[in-house]
Amino acid sequence: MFKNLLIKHQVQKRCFCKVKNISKEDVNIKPIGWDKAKPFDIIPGPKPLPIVGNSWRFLSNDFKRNQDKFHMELHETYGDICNLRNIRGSSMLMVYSPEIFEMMYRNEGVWPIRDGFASLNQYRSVTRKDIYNGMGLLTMQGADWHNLRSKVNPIFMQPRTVHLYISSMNLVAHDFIKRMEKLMAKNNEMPANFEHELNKWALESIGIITLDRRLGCLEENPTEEVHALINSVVELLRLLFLIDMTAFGNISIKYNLGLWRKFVKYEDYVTDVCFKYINEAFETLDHNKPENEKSAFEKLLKIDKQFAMIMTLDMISAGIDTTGKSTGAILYFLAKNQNVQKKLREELLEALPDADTPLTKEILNELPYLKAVIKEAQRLAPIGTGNLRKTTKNVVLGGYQIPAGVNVFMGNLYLSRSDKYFPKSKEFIPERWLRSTTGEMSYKNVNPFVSLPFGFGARSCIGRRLATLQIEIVIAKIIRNFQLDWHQEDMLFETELLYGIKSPLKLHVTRI
Ligand code: HEM
Repeated sequence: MFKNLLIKHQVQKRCFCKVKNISKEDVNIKPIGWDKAKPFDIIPGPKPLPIVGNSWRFLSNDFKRNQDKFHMELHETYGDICNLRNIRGSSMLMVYSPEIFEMMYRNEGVWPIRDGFASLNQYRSVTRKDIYNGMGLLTMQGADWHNLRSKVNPIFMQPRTVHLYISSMNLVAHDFIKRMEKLMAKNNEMPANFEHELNKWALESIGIITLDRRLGCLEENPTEEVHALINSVVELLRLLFLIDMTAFGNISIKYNLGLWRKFVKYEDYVTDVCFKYINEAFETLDHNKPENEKSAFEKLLKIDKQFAMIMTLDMISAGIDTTGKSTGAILYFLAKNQNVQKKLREELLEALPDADTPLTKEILNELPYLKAVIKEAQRLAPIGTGNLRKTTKNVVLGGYQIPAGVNVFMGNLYLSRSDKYFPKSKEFIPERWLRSTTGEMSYKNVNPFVSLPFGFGARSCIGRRLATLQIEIVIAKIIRNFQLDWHQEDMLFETELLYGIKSPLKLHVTRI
């Protein structure tokens, strides 16, 4: 049925797609305060180097390994708004104030633009146009994006529909506990590639949600395909960052150089494997299944077949390293902070007297500390170091005139690790998210625009509810079943598009 979608595109046209959803009227409107604001051109910022501009900064060691230093230097030198001129030919504003973040979001309009992903855009709109026709929530903009997003929201953003997947998530989390038991058999220590194991759990989980299919990732010997799919997704994120953030990225696409060819090779692999899984799911569809047992793919089919395939593929690829990395960071913080782990286990022992009890919506509602632990870990180690938006109209930010069409990076992680917004900000203190906490640490003092691990507003993460539920279930099961300890040096964190744990996650694990 869908085989025609899989025909490979022969010719690579070499051009860039421009986003065309900023209206001329919006460009001409002057918002309140515009005339009194300072002109865009005088926003301070470091001088760009010839050719590479300021792009090199995103490849620097500080950006990769020391986010606090990278942003602190820009913030302290240039203030709450800094203009990084010439990032692939355009300005990118780096913003360090929650009041400005809020202003930015309040002015993003009904079709917010999150620019970037030029490589993915090129791949979907040009290289493999015959398959994708530019489609996908990550790359689409304007009315086309809005049209699809509003059809998909009821499936993924409503708690009622997301809760339907709880029993599948329990099944996979249960298998992950068995997998950990096997892994700990030798010396009670998780292997150096435990992050890959977490990615396998994430893929198995998203596989059952999207396709109602077990992919066998947690079996003793999963197929080579599963490993290769995970590795391709991880590698693609790294390449996407390199291509999208550097001047070399443009050249690489234009002249079909090694970097771009590698990107296309991995994208092709992910497309082939995911579409194979999706085609198999399509061929074995049970049309008599009740609505509440249908996979995400079956629900998406009602919208449009091609979109159902592409959205399912996006969910599979977006649901691996994101959820895996986040979960890895939470486990590390719990192993490092024994008092927190103990308190969480007490909550879990009460809610789950039997270790094998499946988590239900009702039980999860009784686990406020679990939720606080996850929020706290995502404050300190969100997978995105900040959120990106493009101004869709003229707006005044921080006293400056910002015209429509400017990229704005909001530095959430840097602010989340500042004592100005979170007392004892470098410490792992889940209590700050509990409604019962009073005084300095009360959640009432938290500025809601500082820590935004899933973004904000109409364009926020579509997988937020699914990912949160998956993480809650697996963390509850792990901590209910195992004592975690950390006998290694402190974890290193790194940014390669996604931010997250870098050192091997060699957790010391003991069965309870
Ligand atoms: C812990 C796991 C995850 C985190 C922390 C996360 C975080 C994010 C963030 C920060 C954004 C950008 C939001 C914005 O611009 O305001 C985003 C977008 C997105 N995420 Fe996630 N994500 C996670 C898991 C997932 C999963 C499991 C899926 C798929 C099921 C997914 C699919 C997407 C998609 C499709 C978008 C683009 C939405 C749009 O532009 O309309 N994410 N995610």
